[in-house]
Amino acid sequence: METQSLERTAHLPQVTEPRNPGMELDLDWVRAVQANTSAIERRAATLPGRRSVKKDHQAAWLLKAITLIDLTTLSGDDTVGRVRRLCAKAQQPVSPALLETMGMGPITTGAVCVYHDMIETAVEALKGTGIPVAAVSTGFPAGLSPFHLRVAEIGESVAAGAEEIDIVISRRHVLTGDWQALYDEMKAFRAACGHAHVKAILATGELGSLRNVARASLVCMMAGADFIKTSTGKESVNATLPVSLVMIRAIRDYYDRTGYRVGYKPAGGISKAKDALVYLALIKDELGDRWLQPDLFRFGASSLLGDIERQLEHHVTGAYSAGYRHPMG
Ligand SMILES: O=C[C@H](O)COP(=O)(O)O
Repeated sequence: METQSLERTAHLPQVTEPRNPGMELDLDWVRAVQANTSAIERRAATLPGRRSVKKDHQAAWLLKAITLIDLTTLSGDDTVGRVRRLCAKAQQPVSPALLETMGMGPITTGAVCVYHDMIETAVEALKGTGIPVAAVSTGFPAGLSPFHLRVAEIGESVAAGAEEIDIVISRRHVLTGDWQALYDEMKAFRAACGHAHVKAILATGELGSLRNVARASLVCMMAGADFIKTSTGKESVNATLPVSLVMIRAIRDYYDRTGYRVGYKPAGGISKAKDALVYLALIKDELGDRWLQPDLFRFGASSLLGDIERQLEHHVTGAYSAGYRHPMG
């Protein structure tokens, strides 16, 4: 077993990134942003075929992927019991025996992501583990409740102990090109978050075009987003590779101009280990290794961990276990 390669990817040192403070809304920059849809789609179509990590390297990348998961449950029938089980899973996402065989120490997921009502349960269950609780907010998933209530919801979630807040933007501001309104909204959400980090969910499946995705990404970063995130998981189209290329390149442009690194969170429908590997390779290619740390990259996923566990078990034992043996919550 290549312990060295496992260590290289799964135990890179934690670096503290200065928080993106945002900047004035630069409408000239926003309006200048274009997206060549056919070129982006062509490039995205080549990505799955380019994945070439095998065996020990693949196992190392899969372990890395686990550390980058916002382990999520966002269901109307969530219960205290389910959230507690999810938190236990976040602390021990892979069996210690499997990790030992691979020469690895303990790992955890990047965070646990829940609705507001479940924050206290999750905070209590994760006490002392260092795993942050992320809460979806601002009238998630549609974001159409009264503005003052959306802002107040953030404050309540931070007070309840959420260290990360996943807000949803008003899609109509993008669809009508009202960049000032989007900027003001995002800035208010960021201010309400205080010390908690804010992930801006664009709901890209509802934004109409890749150009809109690029512009909305930029405006949210200008307004101080710590992360930009594709989707709620509730739209009919969630994370895709073309959208990811556009958002990642917006992050790169923003970094080139301002020197601030903003994180990326693809979310919704990412449930297979092989898809996670494609995303990680894409980030490595387009943004570099620094973005493969939990402070700059997360998968928003409710079932990805189960498939990764199955692949790791297969890697170690040569046999696949049934999916039902890897429940999440
Ligand atoms: O942010 C996370 C998403 O809601 C999870 O979506 P998923 O259930 O399709 O993995």
